[in-house]
Amino acid sequence: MVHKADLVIIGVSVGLAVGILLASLVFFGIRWYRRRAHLRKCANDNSASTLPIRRNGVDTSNILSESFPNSVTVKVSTYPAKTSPLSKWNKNGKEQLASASGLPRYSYKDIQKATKNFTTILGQGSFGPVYKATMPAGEVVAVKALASDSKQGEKEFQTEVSLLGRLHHRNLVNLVGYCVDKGQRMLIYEYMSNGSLASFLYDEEKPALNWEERLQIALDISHGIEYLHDGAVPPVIHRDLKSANILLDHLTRAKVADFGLSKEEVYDGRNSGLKGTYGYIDPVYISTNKFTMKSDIYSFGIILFELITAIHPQQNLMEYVNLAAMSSDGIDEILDKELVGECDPEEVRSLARIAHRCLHKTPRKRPSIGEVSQAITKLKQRRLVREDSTMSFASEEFSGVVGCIELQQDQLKKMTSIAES
Ligand SMILES: Nc1ncnc2c1ncn2[C@@H]1O[C@H](COP(=O)(O)OP(=O)(O)OP(=O)(O)O)[C@@H](O)[C@H]1O
Repeated sequence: MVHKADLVIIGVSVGLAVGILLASLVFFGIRWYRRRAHLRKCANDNSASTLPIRRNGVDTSNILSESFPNSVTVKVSTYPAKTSPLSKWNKNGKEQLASASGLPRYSYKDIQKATKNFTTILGQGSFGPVYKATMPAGEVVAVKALASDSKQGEKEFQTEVSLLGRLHHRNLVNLVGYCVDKGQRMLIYEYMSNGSLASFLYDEEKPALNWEERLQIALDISHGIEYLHDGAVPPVIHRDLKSANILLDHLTRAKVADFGLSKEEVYDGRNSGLKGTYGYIDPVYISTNKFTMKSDIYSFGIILFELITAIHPQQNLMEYVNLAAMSSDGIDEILDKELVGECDPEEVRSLARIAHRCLHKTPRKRPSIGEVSQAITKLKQRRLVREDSTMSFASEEFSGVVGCIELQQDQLKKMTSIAES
């Protein structure tokens, strides 16, 4: 005979279980819904591919037609031409310096103040030191002070600034101002609070990037390069793509830095006279001295392998990659240890296949950056679809369990009423 008290306890427990299950169902339902929304957004991203609308005509708001007749016609879709927040500074009383590029030009004194007399150093590159600067309106920027022994004259510098000032994309570290004053030349960029991709991959004190973040970073970089190669008119070849030139914002979204800068002489570690960085340089460029878009694709392939393995190209990355290529699952052996067991090996192999194509020894057999972007997007979408179906399966299972519990509750109610009568 079932006691009334026991029935109450059973009823309460079952009620609690149902409550927990319903809460879980709501939680998973929300996650599932968000995934679907994200998937849809991804598909839209892909179709837009963040490429700007190309215009062959002259955008009068943006183009310096006297100095560059028919030359630069970069049009922006994701970064519509708008007043730079920095230009407010100029308007608000500071000396308004005429700028041929349309970018705000600052005096040496302005920058000196914003960098606390050049004490806020972020790092040192081959061009010179980079400082963090806080502008009066509160905007934080990065100031790249170009070495003063550069052979580049002021006019050439202005030309470079004019060209760079027209390249705007959400996956490029955009130029927001400059300074030519007192023999100094400085470029002012948007500030990237998470520093370089290289620091995330190689500095012990930085947290490891997970697989999802790495895939997103690969896609962001490809979109940045796609803008330079296919969106900018005339196209821009980066010439120095490397993980140190990929900067991450506060959400670890990636932007390509240092594009369009004419480096006068770069010491690449072994081949002086070549432009670029040892480990990332296309071997075909070394033998022919001809730098093409496909040389950028080669460097991008190296970055993809850095994302997979966290092995630096100057630490024999390619030797490991070539060894791994000898077996179909060889890449698993050189996967970054932070990712082992944390990602789908099939996805890693797919990304490695894309990277291998970028490194093809015949440049014309390497994919275009558009093809690379598409391949990475597909890889990301397949992953979302898989997760999506796992979620649907989980929610179906939950519905089944809830159904069973409801049935049991009904039976319990019946038993209780029998016991009471
Ligand atoms: N916009 C920025 N926001 C934040 N940090 C930056 C920015 N630009 C550069 N840095 C940091 O400043 C340092 C030097 O950068 P820079 O681009 O001058 O050199 P590099 O890319 O490391 O080397 P190289 O000049 O040889 O290509 C790097 O540590 C980089 O992370």
